[in-house]
Amino acid sequence: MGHTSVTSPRRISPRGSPPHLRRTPPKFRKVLVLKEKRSAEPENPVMDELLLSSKLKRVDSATGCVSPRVPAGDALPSAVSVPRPAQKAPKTPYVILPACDAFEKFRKISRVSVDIGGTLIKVVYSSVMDDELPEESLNGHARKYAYEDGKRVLVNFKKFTDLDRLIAFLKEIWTDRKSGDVIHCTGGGSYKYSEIIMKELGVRLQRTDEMRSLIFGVNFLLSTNVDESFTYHHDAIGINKFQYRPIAADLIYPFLLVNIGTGISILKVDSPTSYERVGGSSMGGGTFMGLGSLLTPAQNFDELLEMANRGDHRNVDKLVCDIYGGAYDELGLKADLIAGSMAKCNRFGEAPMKQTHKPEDIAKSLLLMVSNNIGQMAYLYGTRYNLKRIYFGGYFIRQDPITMRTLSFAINYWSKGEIEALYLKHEGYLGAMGSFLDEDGKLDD
Ligand SMILES: Nc1ncnc2c1ncn2[C@@H]1O[C@H](COP(=O)(O)OP(=O)(O)OP(=O)(O)O)[C@@H](O)[C@H]1O
Ligand SMILES: CC(C)(CO)[C@@H](O)C(=O)NCCC(=O)O
Repeated sequence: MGHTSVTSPRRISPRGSPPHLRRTPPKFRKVLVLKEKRSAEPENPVMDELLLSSKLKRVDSATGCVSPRVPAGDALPSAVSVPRPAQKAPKTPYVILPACDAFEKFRKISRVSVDIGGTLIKVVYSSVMDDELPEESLNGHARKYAYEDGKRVLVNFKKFTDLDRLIAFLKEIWTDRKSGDVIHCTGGGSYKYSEIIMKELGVRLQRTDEMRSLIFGVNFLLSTNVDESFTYHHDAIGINKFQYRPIAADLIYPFLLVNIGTGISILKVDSPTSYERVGGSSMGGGTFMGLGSLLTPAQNFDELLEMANRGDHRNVDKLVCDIYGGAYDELGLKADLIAGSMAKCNRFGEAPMKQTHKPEDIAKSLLLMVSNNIGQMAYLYGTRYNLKRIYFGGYFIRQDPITMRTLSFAINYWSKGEIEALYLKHEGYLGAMGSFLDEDGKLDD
């Protein structure tokens, strides 16, 4: 942001400053501290926390969002995110599938789906929960989730960073697999690693195209999981920052899906079966991690993200005021707008290593640079196709406040409030979820 001239934007954030310039309010710091402590855990604590949270506030909007959602005639009934796992329920995130014909088969046969991407492997698999979770805990959902025998079918979500661990995990949980069974698979690794997967697990592989998987996944989650999508409001307090945006099944389409993985895919989605990958960019999550590991001592994504949350980008970015001495009013560019990302890091003409910058400031600048760029690109594609809602998916987002704030700000700023930025609870699992559901994938054996 900062290189396109837009005069008098109508709806920016309340005080009109770019999101990265206001200091984190004290209340919010508590959340970050909580996150810092948890980031040492092996699982994905930030996402799991949200997935399992029951406290997000749901709001209705004038743009056609309803609460609770009314399912369309032929839509699958609602799945429900469970706030707190009951006894014997898994510790990892899951949703319970409604007890209906479409899912009945998963009571008897396990289904496993993997999305093997350029950085992460995401797994979605079914399991049956034996214990009696009280129906009251599924309040507000007028569906049955238990079969006559009291059992419920769960869909579980888990991510891996390496293939050997994935295979070991699948051998452990998928004990009833037989040679005729199939593993559902998507992502680049469904080609690259197909032989090793089939050999190690002794099953056939059914491949679903990556884009088709994303669309199937987002369609299923939006149309059946009432509390799937939400907006982010940085200036609100505490849990009010996150607001559910359930949407009626007949109003879901069209929308833009911006999937931020290692790289970025941008899809214009007109219906579950009519979509087009209209754009892409190599400046995505892989760029943040790659440059972050070159420029900071962070050892993994969580550390880098946590560093970014502590940093002050103004020490490394050149702002408009660094160049103009104040705002550039003629163009409506505020004094504190980033004019050049990392432009203060230039050491040409100076003694080697004279100027040093804090890694957290660099991490913050990097996160803003990548997120601002994605936000502006998303806005441009949204405008080009006249779309009013942009859903952001992919594991890069991690429901991180800086990332979501920057994306939302960019969309709101450039579209003058006309386009809405939306996030998804199962952001990183769209592809795995879609391939889990696909009955028509191509068989490899
Ligand atoms: N724990 C983590 N480890 C590694 N990367 C993470 C982690 N958490 C978030 N990320 C971010 O998620 C990105 C990967 O996202 P995702 O899993 O959606 O994409 P992918 O499927 O691996 O890539 P692609 O779709 O481009 O093939 C990483 O590049 C990184 O920015
Ligand atoms: C190559 C894929 C589709 C693999 O998931 C993804 O990383 C991506 O969309 N990269 C961006 C490629 C582009 O510039 O269009």
